[in-house]
Amino acid sequence: MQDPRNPRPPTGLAWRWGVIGLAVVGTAVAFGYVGGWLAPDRLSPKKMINVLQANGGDHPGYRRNHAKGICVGGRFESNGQLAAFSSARLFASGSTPLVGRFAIPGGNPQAPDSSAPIRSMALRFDMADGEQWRTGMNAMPVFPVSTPQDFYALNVATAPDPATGKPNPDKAKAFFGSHPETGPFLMWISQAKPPASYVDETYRSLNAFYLRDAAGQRHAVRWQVVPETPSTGDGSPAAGDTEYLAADLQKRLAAGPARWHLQFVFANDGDPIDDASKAWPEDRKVVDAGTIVLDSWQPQANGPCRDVNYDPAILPHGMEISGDPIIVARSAAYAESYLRRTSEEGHLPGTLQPKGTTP
Ligand code: HEM
Repeated sequence: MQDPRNPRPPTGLAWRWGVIGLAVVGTAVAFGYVGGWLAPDRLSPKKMINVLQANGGDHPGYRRNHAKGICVGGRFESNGQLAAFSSARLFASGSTPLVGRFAIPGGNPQAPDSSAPIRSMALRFDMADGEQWRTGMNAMPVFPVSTPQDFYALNVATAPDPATGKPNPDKAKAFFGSHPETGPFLMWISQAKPPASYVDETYRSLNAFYLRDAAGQRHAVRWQVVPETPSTGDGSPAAGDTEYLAADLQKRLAAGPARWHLQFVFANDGDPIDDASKAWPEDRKVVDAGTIVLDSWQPQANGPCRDVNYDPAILPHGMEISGDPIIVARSAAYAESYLRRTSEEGHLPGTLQPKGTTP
């Protein structure tokens, strides 16, 4: 009989403690994995944004890439021609309002307009039923690299050298030398002569996506936004002018709306769908979906585009992401950038504060 003054633990208690211990350790390991502590070399959205922020400098409240920009407003007038390939309501005939943003790449919102030969256009289409399509496009034919890891490595390799404030040419050369997929981008950039205007540019999705038609059929596409009025003149800005892009846009919109055609380029079998560093041959089928009409602008400091995250994975029914790993990495990185900049705008504790303010 058991001595009542010295009770033995009930059978199985050790086993139960073991299960609890395992659950605690398992949870800690899961946190460690998700938080990246177990794999410090793994690329996380934070790590990606840290390198962009290190290269562009600390500019509280601004995007960590494409920091210098301007908001625009307007509409998309669909001609109905894409409706056979996508069930998205946006592509039925009719007009849909949009909130847009033009920008130049880089993390410094005070950079001169000539600091990058690339301009960008971002659009958010707001459909009557509450669905949205968000897209960010660059005026260039291909992306330099195929993977988020290589985009990170490119940013590390081209980081400004503290001694000169410019990228170290040897490191940049070593990166490009060991990444042959950057060839088409380097070829383009060596000859790029960007116009001194956002209005004269052709903007491209670069990443491929799928359209899904009403019968459930998938179509791999990239899209491009092509100006209705071809550019005139050589487009060079006046010597010493560093703010010509916004000034030109304001002047052009004061004279009337600016128009682009939203064109979808269809892949042939065998075209690379998941690699934005590879162009498709020129002869691919193109469907003109309608006209982007921009008729107003607002400063980004308080305009409607300020707090928009142009996340490329936000798509209406009838459009889907492809397997291109850059699309989901963009989604995660834009969220991290958005969280930082909106937290700074809200002066939340622990965030970077604009100069001259107290947390
Ligand atoms: C892994 C690759 C990429 C990374 C990490 C990256 C990162 C970023 C970040 C952090 C922003 C600022 C987001 C915000 O705060 O709202 C941004 C903006 C932008 N990116 Fe990317 N990007 C990548 C690839 C691309 C590609 C392939 C394109 C293709 C066209 C692109 C086009 C744009 C555009 C247009 C904007 C400006 C959006 C706006 O005006 O708000 N990016 N990018």
